[in-house]
Amino acid sequence: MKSSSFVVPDELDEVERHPKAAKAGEPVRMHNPTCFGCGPDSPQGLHLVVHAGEGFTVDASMEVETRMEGGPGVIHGGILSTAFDEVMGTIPLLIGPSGVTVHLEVDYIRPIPVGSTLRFHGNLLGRQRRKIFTEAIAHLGDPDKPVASAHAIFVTIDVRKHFAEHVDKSARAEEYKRRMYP
Ligand SMILES: CCCCC/C=C\C/C=C\C/C=C\C/C=C\CCCC(=O)SCCNC(=O)CCNC(=O)[C@H](O)C(C)(C)COP(=O)(O)OP(=O)(O)OC[C@H]1O[C@@H](n2cnc3c(N)ncnc32)[C@H](O)[C@@H]1OP(=O)(O)O
Repeated sequence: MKSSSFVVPDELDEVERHPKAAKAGEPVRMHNPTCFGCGPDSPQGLHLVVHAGEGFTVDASMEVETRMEGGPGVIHGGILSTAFDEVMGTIPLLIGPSGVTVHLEVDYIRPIPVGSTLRFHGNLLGRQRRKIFTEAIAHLGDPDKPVASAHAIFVTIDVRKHFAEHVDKSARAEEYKRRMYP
């Protein structure tokens, strides 16, 4: 079994912003309307909207709702890691094809209260072949006082091949089969 701790390699490839990537201030294109992280049609999802920033950065915010509670009055750690996954998962789209998460780690710094607005800022650390290294912080208004931080590695995929085996279990199976495997 593969396992990894997060280390950005010294030898990195050059990266350029993809010509079709969202411009600074624009939302990064949604990848699947029923995605738990960002899909507007996911009934219980987080409905995150991630905006591209300057350079290779992204930003998002999330209202910490009562349904997200873990410990009394504070956010569940797994919900926070899901949000980080989604936010950092849009970074590969700034430079090229989609990537899937192969490694995600979260540092929980302060309890995050229900009722707060959590702001995320993500940043590309580098790409090496198919691996894309990212980081992000979450804060409650002051980016210099993060309440959590995260690091993740995404690996670029051939979307058609990667999802072929399981696409028929999607909530939008018929649509995806038509669009992806005509
Ligand atoms: C037209 C309609 C389109 C619809 C599109 C829909 C979706 C689009 C997809 C992406 C979404 C876009 C935005 C995302 C937004 C939110 C993010 C949520 C993302 C997720 O929530 S996604 C779910 C969880 N995710 C998985 O379900 C992945 C399971 N996994 C695998 O499916 C395989 O693992 C795979 C295919 C990734 C690789 O497999 P493979 O056989 O192709 O390649 P291989 O194993 O050689 O790895 C290649 C290089 O990655 C290195 N590597 C691998 N694993 C590593 C690890 N753990 N740590 C460090 N390095 C690692 C190797 O060391 C090698 O590195 P090197 O190049 O240096 O040799």
